[in-house]
Amino acid sequence: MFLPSFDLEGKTAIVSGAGRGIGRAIAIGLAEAGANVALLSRTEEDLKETSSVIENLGRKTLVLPTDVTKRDQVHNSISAVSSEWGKIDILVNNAGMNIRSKALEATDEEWQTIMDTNLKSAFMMSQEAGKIMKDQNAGGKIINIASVAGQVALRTGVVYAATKAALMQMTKVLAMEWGQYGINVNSIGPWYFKTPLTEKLLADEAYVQDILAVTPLKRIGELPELVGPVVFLSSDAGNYVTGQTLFVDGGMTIHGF
Ligand SMILES: NC(=O)C1=CN([C@@H]2O[C@H](COP(=O)(O)OP(=O)(O)OC[C@H]3O[C@@H](n4cnc5c(N)ncnc54)[C@H](OP(=O)(O)O)[C@@H]3O)[C@@H](O)[C@H]2O)C=CC1
Ligand SMILES: C[C@H](O)[C@@H]1OC(=O)[C@H](O)[C@@H]1O
Repeated sequence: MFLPSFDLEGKTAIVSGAGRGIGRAIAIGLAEAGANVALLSRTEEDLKETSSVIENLGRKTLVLPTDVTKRDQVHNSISAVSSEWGKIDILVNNAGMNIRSKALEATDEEWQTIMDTNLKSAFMMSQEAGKIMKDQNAGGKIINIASVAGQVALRTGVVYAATKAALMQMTKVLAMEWGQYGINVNSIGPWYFKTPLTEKLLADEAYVQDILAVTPLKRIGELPELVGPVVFLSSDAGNYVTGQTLFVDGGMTIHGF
């Protein structure tokens, strides 16, 4: 037999930023593939909406309102998942934000907020979940949601870009250190997808034309097209992939001239 399993039946997953956008799509997609999913973000109402969709699929959820920039909240939420479900198989570090200031206008507060939300949170979540994956269930899968902005220069903010580049490098080092524990660490690098974070930008037709001009597939991605690669990296089918960033970008990062 040469086709490994993409099935996540019996797996437990944690998704940060699961209240809306890409995180909600990933959480639902992991549940559709069979996983039970713990949902983290700051807005409980959003998490409850995601939870009701997943529970209608017959999967379990844990609604865990959490500010992932705070170590104590990260520790408590990840401990709650381990206590309730006995293991953590999959962690998706998705929570993120952007303030699209030009470099000369970016403030120290903007730097700190973007760095804490996009990068520090992923490191803390990975530490807390990684300990459990190492000690309690002999391995796991960590998927960081980076961005093409960490690979090529975009007009969407230098601080954000720095966090995403750092996230991809953190992916490599954690993959090297934790491979011996059976923990795979990978990143996904999306180009634009329509979410609350980008809806204003994507409502501007001229901006969309600029996007399509550098996108070989000549269209904005659909969220299921981002969820598929996450399920692949979360499943046995991805068992020999680690330290990689998989760009889900319509070809944008290879667009030359
Ligand atoms: N949309 C796109 O085109 C692209 C997005 N990305 C990345 O994908 C990820 C998701 O983006 P997207 O879905 O568009 O963004 P959204 O703004 O739509 O959703 C972000 C999610 O993260 C949560 N979040 C934000 N800050 C925190 C925090 N401090 N603690 C816990 N949760 C938090 C939000 O919930 P709450 O505010 O309630 O806490 C929300 O659920 C981000 O990392 C982004 O950088 C990468 C490339 C392209
Ligand atoms: C592709 C980027 O990640 C995208 O650009 C933006 O302006 C948003 O912040 C998204 O993250």
